[in-house]
Amino acid sequence: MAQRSAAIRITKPPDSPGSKGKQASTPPKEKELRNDKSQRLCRNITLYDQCRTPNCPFYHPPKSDQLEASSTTTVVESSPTKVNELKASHLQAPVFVPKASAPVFNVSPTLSTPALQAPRSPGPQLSHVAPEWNQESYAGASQMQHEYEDPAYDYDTLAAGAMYMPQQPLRPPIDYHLYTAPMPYVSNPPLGQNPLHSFFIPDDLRRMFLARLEALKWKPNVPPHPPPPAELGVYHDLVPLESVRPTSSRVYGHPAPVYRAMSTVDGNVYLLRRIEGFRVTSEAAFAALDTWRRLRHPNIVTLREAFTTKAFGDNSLVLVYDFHPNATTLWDEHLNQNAESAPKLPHTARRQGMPINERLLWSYVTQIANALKAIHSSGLAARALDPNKLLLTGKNRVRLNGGGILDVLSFDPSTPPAAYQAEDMISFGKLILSMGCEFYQPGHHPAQAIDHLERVYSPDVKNLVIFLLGKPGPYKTFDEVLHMIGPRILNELDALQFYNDSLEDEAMREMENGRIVRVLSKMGFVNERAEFEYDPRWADTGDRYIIKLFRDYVFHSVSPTGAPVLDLSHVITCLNKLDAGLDERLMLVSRDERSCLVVTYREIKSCIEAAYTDLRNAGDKLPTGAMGAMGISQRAMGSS
Ligand SMILES: Nc1ncnc2c1ncn2[C@@H]1O[C@H](COP(=O)(O)OP(=O)(O)OP(=O)(O)O)[C@@H](O)[C@H]1O
Repeated sequence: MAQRSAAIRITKPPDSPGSKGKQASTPPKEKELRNDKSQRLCRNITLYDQCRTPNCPFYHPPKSDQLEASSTTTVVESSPTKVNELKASHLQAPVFVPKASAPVFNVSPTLSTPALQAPRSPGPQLSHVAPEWNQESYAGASQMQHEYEDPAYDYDTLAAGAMYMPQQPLRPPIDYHLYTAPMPYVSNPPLGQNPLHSFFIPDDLRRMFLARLEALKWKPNVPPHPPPPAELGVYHDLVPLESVRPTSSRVYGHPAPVYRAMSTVDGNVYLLRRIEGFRVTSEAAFAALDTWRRLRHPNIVTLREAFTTKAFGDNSLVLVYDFHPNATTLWDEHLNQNAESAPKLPHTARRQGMPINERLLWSYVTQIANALKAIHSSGLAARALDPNKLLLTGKNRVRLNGGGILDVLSFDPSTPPAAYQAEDMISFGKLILSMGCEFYQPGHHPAQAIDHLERVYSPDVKNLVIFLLGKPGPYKTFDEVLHMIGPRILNELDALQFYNDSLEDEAMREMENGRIVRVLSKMGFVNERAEFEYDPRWADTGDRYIIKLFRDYVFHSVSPTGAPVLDLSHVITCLNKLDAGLDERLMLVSRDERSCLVVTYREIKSCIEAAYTDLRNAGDKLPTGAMGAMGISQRAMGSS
């Protein structure tokens, strides 16, 4: 039943705006504001008609007559003779029976602009004319209307310096129809410009997220041999993460392959580390794992559980960790010069052998020190501070991997944790040497590598390494390490907070996009519906006819030469105004170009709500809902 939408053409438009000459007319006051070039300098109004930010030099407080002009009350007082002129048969247009009466005009050569600003009635009738709209989504927008009508916002009175005691504290109205501008403290695009890509998530973030999603679903082309068990306790869909079966782990001394698996308990994806051919001799070896399980830290890969199994055909110890999709290791990212020997995970983009600059080095040092402090404070020791066991996820985020494995594999109740913690300090010093000096091997004497550090990095790096590699003593504590790197921790804190600001900014933008998706979805449910309740014309008649014309107005406009107008700003502006239910009027033209309707966004919104509610009520009768199957509740769609 999909019909090709005809372009809207008004043969003699009563008040056609210049650029969108064939779309619709707007009240003259707003048109004047648009044409005022000086206002285009204001960033807030590139997408919107006028700036309502109080401190902005281009701030235009709504005038009382302007507010009146935007009222939909035209409907109530429009001349009955004019309404009577609308005859469906006469116009050869689809039958239109609006629930909320809207003024309807014949497009005739005599139609003049003032006719569009037909008489309007006072505010209170407004709620009568426009039925209730979705208050759940943007209750504040209706409040905005009240605030405009509140005498406290009579700007003319205020401007005249009249003595006025407001009943309630004066606060500027919030324009819910405005698309969120970038936060001023995050980005600073040139004034008057709002590039298209600024509406969407930045490419680098999008690529990172997509790579993670891909890594969650990735499967090897060639089935693994031998195949992993179909099920392992509550875990299923085991996928080995390394295409080459590891012989023996450099760190653990046993073959220790890793698998991605899904849990039937919570549907989450986990990482299973299997220690092949290992038999647990003492239950006490598991004691430390309980503490590891309780340790939650942003720089440590969380251990979930551990168990032994014979499902692989041998005695295996399996440790279950959080899965970080598309993670790589510090070794593969920076130190592995041999691309051939690196594990081949098709979904990871490795940078092999990239030198670590000082800023990044301190970022890693700070994060690792943070993890070590948490581990030592819990009475544990890392024991596996190796570049292979430091996962890199996201933007330079380090996580200590494989916590607790050596506590089981090399269980020795006679050695106190303090001894392992002292070893951690030395391993940390060697790790920094490895990161800063690619030729250093942990078994070698560090003198040459320290010389290299001194040449390449600031003296603080060398001092820290010397301290960590020094002999144990009463002053060699982890708190002293933190004291030494204190200023670098502050740098890291700064960077994190800036990053947080930019992510919040992105989240705000996505919130706006989410709003638009909801509105679009509701329109999509109604538009071009083949039939509803055995009525094949349902989508084209009654209130739905307005929705159809609005869809044409938003998406199917054409330029004076007949070319499609693909103006994203127009689309976003219209949909935001619709979502906010503004009283601004717009003119919708029928496809046969012989009639037009002047309606407000608020009325269109109520038409959409009414049609969507009809569909929803009918849908409720069905035993199962497709939306439920997709995990989308009707409440999420903004249904009240
Ligand atoms: N928790 C995790 N989440 C996501 N991916 C992980 C996780 N742990 C490891 N990986 C991935 O598995 C790969 C192999 O990890 P592993 O710790 O076995 O490194 P390795 O280089 O094989 O070390 P070893 O010499 O000890 O076997 C890593 O490169 C990483 O991409």
